[in-house]
Order: sequence, then structure tokens, then C-alpha cells
Amino acid sequence: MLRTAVNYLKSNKIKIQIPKTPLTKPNKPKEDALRITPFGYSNEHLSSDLLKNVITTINNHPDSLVLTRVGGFYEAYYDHALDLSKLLSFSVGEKSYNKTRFPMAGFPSYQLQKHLRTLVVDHSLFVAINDQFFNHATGAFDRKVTRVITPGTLIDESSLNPSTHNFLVSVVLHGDCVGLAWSDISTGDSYAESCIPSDLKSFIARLSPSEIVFDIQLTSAQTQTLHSLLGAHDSIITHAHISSQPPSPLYTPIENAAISLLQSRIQASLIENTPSITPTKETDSHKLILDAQTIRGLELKSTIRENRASGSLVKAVRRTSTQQGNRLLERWLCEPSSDIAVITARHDCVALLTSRKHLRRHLRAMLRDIEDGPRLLQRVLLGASYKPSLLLSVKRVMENSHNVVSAILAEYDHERDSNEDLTAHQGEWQSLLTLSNSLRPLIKFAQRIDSVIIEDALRAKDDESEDVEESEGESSETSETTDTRKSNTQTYNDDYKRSITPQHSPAIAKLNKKLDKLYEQRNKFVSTVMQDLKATDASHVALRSNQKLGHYITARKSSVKALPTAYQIVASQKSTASYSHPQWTAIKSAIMDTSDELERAERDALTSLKDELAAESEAFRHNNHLIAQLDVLTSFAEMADEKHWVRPTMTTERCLHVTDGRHPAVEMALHDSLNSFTPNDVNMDRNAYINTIFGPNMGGKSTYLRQNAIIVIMAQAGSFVPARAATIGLVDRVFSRIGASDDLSGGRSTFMVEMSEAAEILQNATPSSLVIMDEIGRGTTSLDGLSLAYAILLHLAQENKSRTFFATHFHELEDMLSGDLPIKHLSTDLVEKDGAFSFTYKLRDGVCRDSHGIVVARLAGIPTQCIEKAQHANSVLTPHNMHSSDALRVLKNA
Ligand SMILES: Nc1ncnc2c1ncn2[C@@H]1O[C@H](COP(=O)(O)OP(=O)(O)OP(=O)(O)O)[C@@H](O)[C@H]1O
Repeated sequence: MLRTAVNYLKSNKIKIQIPKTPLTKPNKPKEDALRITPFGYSNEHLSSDLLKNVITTINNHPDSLVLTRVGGFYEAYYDHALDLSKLLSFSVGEKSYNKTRFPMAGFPSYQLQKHLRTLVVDHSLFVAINDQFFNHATGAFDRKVTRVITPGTLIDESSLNPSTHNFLVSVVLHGDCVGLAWSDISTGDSYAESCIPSDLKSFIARLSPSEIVFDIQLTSAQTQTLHSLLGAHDSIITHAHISSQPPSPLYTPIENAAISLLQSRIQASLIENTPSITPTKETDSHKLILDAQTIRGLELKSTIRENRASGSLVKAVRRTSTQQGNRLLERWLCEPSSDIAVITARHDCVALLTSRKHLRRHLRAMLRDIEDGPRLLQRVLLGASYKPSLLLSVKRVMENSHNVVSAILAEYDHERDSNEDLTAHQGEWQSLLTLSNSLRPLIKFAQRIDSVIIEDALRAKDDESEDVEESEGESSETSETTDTRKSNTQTYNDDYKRSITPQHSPAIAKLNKKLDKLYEQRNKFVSTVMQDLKATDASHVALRSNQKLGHYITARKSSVKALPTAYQIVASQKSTASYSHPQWTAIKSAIMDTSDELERAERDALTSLKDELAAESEAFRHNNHLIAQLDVLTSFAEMADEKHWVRPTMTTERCLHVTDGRHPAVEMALHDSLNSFTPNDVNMDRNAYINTIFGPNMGGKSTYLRQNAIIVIMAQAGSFVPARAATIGLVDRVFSRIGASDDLSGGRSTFMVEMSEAAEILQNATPSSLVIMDEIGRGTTSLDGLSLAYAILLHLAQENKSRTFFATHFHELEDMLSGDLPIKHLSTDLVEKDGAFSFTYKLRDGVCRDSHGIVVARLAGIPTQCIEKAQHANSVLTPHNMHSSDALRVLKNA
């Protein structure tokens, strides 16, 4: 009856990676081996309550791998144990109940985060955490599932990539409208929007969610429709109910439906501590839309061939210093703005920071010290790997954010007071000041945390509790020692470490005073003990406490002199004796009780600080978003200065002019191999908005296409651009048809994919769009390909009227497209000098009629014999004689 998560995912055709070897039954371990398994298994019998709970939990969570907390360990039973041991490469143990033995595997609780990464991130499993709670009434442990961890609901820092968001997206389809709500639970960022069905794919490509939620009540036809709208993606699909919660007037009904679907999915996962989703309505809602192929084809987030981040645009241009900045940079590049005011304000900030190297350096140094505020906040609020000292980290983020903004304002004041020419930069300063001044005042709250918490003590306590967790299960005798072995100096290494200042509350002040007094009494008592024992010539005097003897005094026996009667022998060994003393028992008991009381009061104080932080969470998130923006803008400025990028002029005209444009990632790769990049120009206006690019294979056509799209994207994201000058007419969408790929699982051949992508462009591109098309029509016969290329170009020129870069080897197009069309032909060349060939990479006007495919094939290493045959065929055949029997005879007789 038990169904493991692996089986469930497999049976639902959900993509998982499982070990190649099949899951097997464990060998029956030997009795002795059971006691020494690496996960600390002891050969105990399971209690019937625990067993019942485990079986019920497994049955209630048929999709999940159930991990049950037992003491200091997380354990899995039955076939879940087999799966766990296989996936984590553990050996399997056994437990028994009523003489029945069954498999068990587990690990110490402090290793949970590490193993969740393997189970949930690497293997896309769902893991139900069956936690234990001590029940004071029964004196036993109760257990219940507190979280069902899935790829989209991870909040544990160590399982997440800090530089990218981990989105959970809900999708609702109603007629011609799709409602979407998405949230990164680890940062608290949540949004909702609606779109037309054909845009769903681009949304998903931009967000790269790890999990997509469908309404559980969808019919199979509706599910199928949604799947086809989503296209290919790497996310897992889960289901939830659309819960009935009050709709927000900020959102449309379909957006509200998506929000409640998302909320109920989160509720089902974060059972004990469900965050409430309040999506942000984006102020900058005018976006440059990039479709899924474009994000992939331009290698914005990862390379096409190996799907690696290194080599991608994000990686090539990233100079950010914070994790929140890394995430925002990715968002801005995949979702640039199409609002000229927003873009201009960003360019203003970049201009200012580019020209002020000292300010930029100062800011970058300060930004590097800012921790990942949004994820820290979520850890505090959701209790995932929470420890009180996180409040100190939150405080530091507040202070450092304040310092970053203060540094900007101070620089402005300094320039205003000393620089007469400030008016020339007034607009740029205005943009940076508007952004900086939006910082919400949290510094007082930071000061409050500072005045309440005793930092060193709280950190030491957290470190100790981590150590305790790691050593849980090991036996340890608690002891307080006042050791006089080496000198008369008395050390009280077990004194209570206070982590909250007495000024915090009268109750805490009172308890502190009481404890101080008790410590004073103890010190006096210790002096008396020392005198008494010295009188008997005893040495190695120590005051201890343990469970067996209670509070007692030990000393090395060296004299027969009698001690006062208050000293009662409680244990005696060959050379040492242990004594109880009523005064010591009274003092020590009072110290322990008061310490406990103080600890509880301090814990309450920390909880109320946590609540205060929850009330300020919106302001804290706002400030972190501000820091992320300043970080990305500083990163853009760093890049502009380092690589000599320029500020583009933005206009609403349908034009694109670039002087000496470059491709940032290709230029970087060439630079690494000590080669230089050849820059190229663009000149497009309303009379000539289509460029066809001809030239040899490997001549740089695709690079040119991509670099122009990237220049537009970088500009509209707010960055300067890799060029000597640029004027960019605002673009509403970038479409691309690049590279050949099939979609076998979707039942589409390479040519079919190519045509579907072209169809989408022709149906959706507007006069404000930018289209790049690489070698359309190459996947079929030359004649069909040429005809399609011709017709598509004409359609783009006459119907869509989009700015278009069209790379092709069909030089016949020059003759076919003559006449009054807004098309300009450009070419790169292959030149020969002393028998050596080289590419010019420089575009010139006109059409290159030779693709030099055979030369490139030789350079690629095709065997000489084969090349010679190709050269012969090439010299015999022409487009006109290809089917003539004479030509074919000459070819065969060669
Ligand atoms: N402007 C340039 N300056 C220097 N090197 C370049 C330039 N453009 C491209 N290259 C180099 O040439 C290689 C091939 O470029 P690209 O893929 O753009 O050629 P292509 O003309 O599209 O080739 P094909 O027609 O075979 O697809 C690039 O990987 C890069 O190393």
C-alpha cells in the first residue's frame, strides 16, 4: 500500500533523476551491526505510538518521502527507508516491533538541510517532515507533519541558489485570459499578473519556476490545453484547490483566483507557519517582452549548448556585490522596461556612478558587506533554520543600507558645496537622490535591537546550541566547576550567559539583580569552602553538579582532619571524596531556577523583537529592493567604465543606430583567448528597417544579430551599451528565431519548430518590435527554403513593419527583393591571402554570394579526400544544371 515519492513521480511522468540501479531490499544486518550504523541506530524496539504515527503519516502523504524526527535523528521506514538510503548512499538498518523487523534509515537532525538539497533539489522529491513535540501532560512525544517540502516551497538557505529566485507559480486559465501569481517564498517576493494565453510561455521562460501549480479541479482537456500553452519547461507540476479567500480590489478576478491557488499550495506545504501572500503590483508595468526562444537564443541566463550559466549574458555583465542585486540583475535583463522615464532615470544613475569612480568604489565596498536581507527576513519570520542571532544580521543589513544611502547623500552635499558645475549633472543627481531618498527609516529599529541584545553572548549561545544539536545523543555530564587546582583563582565557567540587556524590562532587570546576588553568595560560600578544606590539607577542590549526586563538593583526600558537620560524604573513591553541603545545595538550586527564569524572560524579549520586525517587514523588504537597485546600477556603471560602454540615446522613433557595436559575451571570450572583437554599425530608420545579412559560414552573422538584440535589451534594462554611440528607438518586444532544435517529446521536427517560431513572430510582431531571424528555411529543400525566406521577409517588411535582422545564405534574395522595399543588404567576407583564409567580420553594404562552406568544412577537419569530392561537385553543378543528365554524368565519372 505504501507508495514512495519516487514511484509517484515516475508514475506521473514527472521528471526525476533516480539512481540507475533498481531499489533493492536490504541485506538483513547482523545484530552487532545494528548498534553502530553511521546514523546512530540503536537496536531499540519501536513504541506502538510511534509506529502508528509513522504508518498514518505515510498513508496521509502518499506523494512524499516521510522523515520522522526521533530524538536527535530524522528517520524513514519501510520502502521510504530503502529510497532514502539509495538516494543518500546510506546503508539500511532495521527496527523491530512485536518481533517484526522492517527497514529503517536516517541521519542526525542537524544534517537535514544538506540532505534536503539532494532529495528535493537534485531529485525533485517531496519530503514530509514529521516533527516531534514534547507533551508535558503525557510525558511523551507527539508527532505531526509541519512541512511538506517541494522544489517550489524551499525556504532553507543551503538548498537554494543565492543568485537566482526560486519561484512557485500558479496558473489559472479562463477563456482567453491566463491569471498568474508567483512567489519566491525564500525572499517573500510575490507578484500577480494576467496575460493572453500565447504569452504564458514567455512568462514561464522569464521566471524559470521550479514548480507550477494547477487547479486540482481542471478537466483533462483543460490540463492538456495548459500543458500545450506552457510548452517545454523544467518545472514540476503540482495541484491545489482554489481556496475561497476575500479578493483584493488591486487585482482582476483571474489574478485573485491565481493568488488563492498559490496561497492554498503554500498552506499545504508550510503547514505550521504559512506566510500570507500579498503580491506586489509592479509600478513599472511597461515591460519589454522577451519570448521564451529569445531568452534561450540570446543566452541571457544560460548557454544553449550546455545550459551553463558561465558564458551567458547575465554572467558576462555581472558586477553586482549582493545576492539581492544578483537576483534583480537577472530580472532586469529578462524583463527590461519599455517606459522611457524609467529607463532614463536608470541611465542617469549609471552616468553619475560611472563618472565618480571614488563614490562607486566606496559604494561597492559597502554593498559587499550587506547580507541577503530578504532571505534573512524570511528565515526569521518562517522559522526555517532560525536562530535568535539572525536578528543581529537583520540589524546589520538595516545599518549598512542606511550607510550606503548616507554615503550617496554625503557625496551630493560635498559636490554641491564645492563644485560650481553641479548644474550640469542636476538631472542625473535628481534620479539618484529620488531613489536614495525612498529609503524607509529603520535605523531606529536597528538601534533598538542594538540596545536590547548583548551581541557576543547571543552569538555564543547560538553556537553552543548548534554544538549541542550536533552532539545530541552523546552522553554528557553537566558540571559546574570551581577548580582550585592551579591557583586560588576561581573560575565559574557555567555562569548564565545573558543575551538581553537589563534595561530592556523591569522584569529582566530584577532577575539580573537576583542572579548577581546569588553569584555573590556563591563566591562567599566558595571562600568558606576553600578555608574549611585547606584546613584539612585537601587539594583539587571543585564544586560540581550532576544528576546522580546533585550539587556537591569534591576534593582530593589528603588529611584525616575532620570537616565541619555540614559537609556530608556522598561518595568516596580511593583518592577523592565528594561532599554535599546544604548551603551549596540551596545556593546552586536558586541560581539554576533564576537562570531558567531569566532565560525564559530573554526568550520572550527576543520573540517580541521578532514580532516588531514582522511589523516592519514591508519597509525592510522595500529597503532591500532599493539596495538591490543601487547594486545593479553600480554594477552597470562598473561595466561601463571597465569596458568603455556608452549611454544610449533613447527615443520613441522607429530607429536603431549603433556605432561600433559589440557582443559582450563573445568579446569577453575572444579577449580570454587574446583575440579582438571586430565592432559593427547599425543604421535603421523608418525607410530602411530591415537588414539582411549575408556572408560565409563562421563569418559572424549570428553574432551580429544577437549583439544588436542584446544592445537593445541592455539599454532598456537601464545599462549603458557596448558601442561607441547608440540611438535606440523604444522596443516593445524582441522576437528571435535562432538555432536549430527539435522538440521530439512535443512531436515536432526541427523544421516544424522553426516554422512554428516564425509563425509566432509573424502573428505577433508590431512596428515597435525587434526581430532577429537566423537562416530561416535552411531545414528543407533549397527551393522551398528560399521561397519561405522570401515570403517571410516580405511579410515582415509590409505587414509587421518591425525592425528586423535577417541572416541568410540565400543570396538569390537580392534579386527577388529588388524594388521599393525598406530592406538593406549587408555582408561579411572571407578573404584569402597567400593561401590562408581569414574572416573580415566587418559588415559592408551589398551581398556576399559565396558562403565558402567547403573552406569552413576544411578548417573544421573534414578529410581531404572528402573535401576534394565536394570541390569537384561544386565546380560541376550549378542551380540550373543540377538535374541535367550531362552534369550528373560528369560528376559520376570524376
Ligand atoms: N565581430 C566579430 N569579431 C571577431 N570575431 C567574431 C565576430 N563575430 C563572430 N566572431 C567569431 O566567429 C565565430 C562564428 O560567428 P557566428 O556564429 O556569428 O558566424 P555565422 O556567420 O553565423 O556562421 P554560420 O553561418 O556558420 O552559422 C564566433 O564564435 C566568434 O568566435
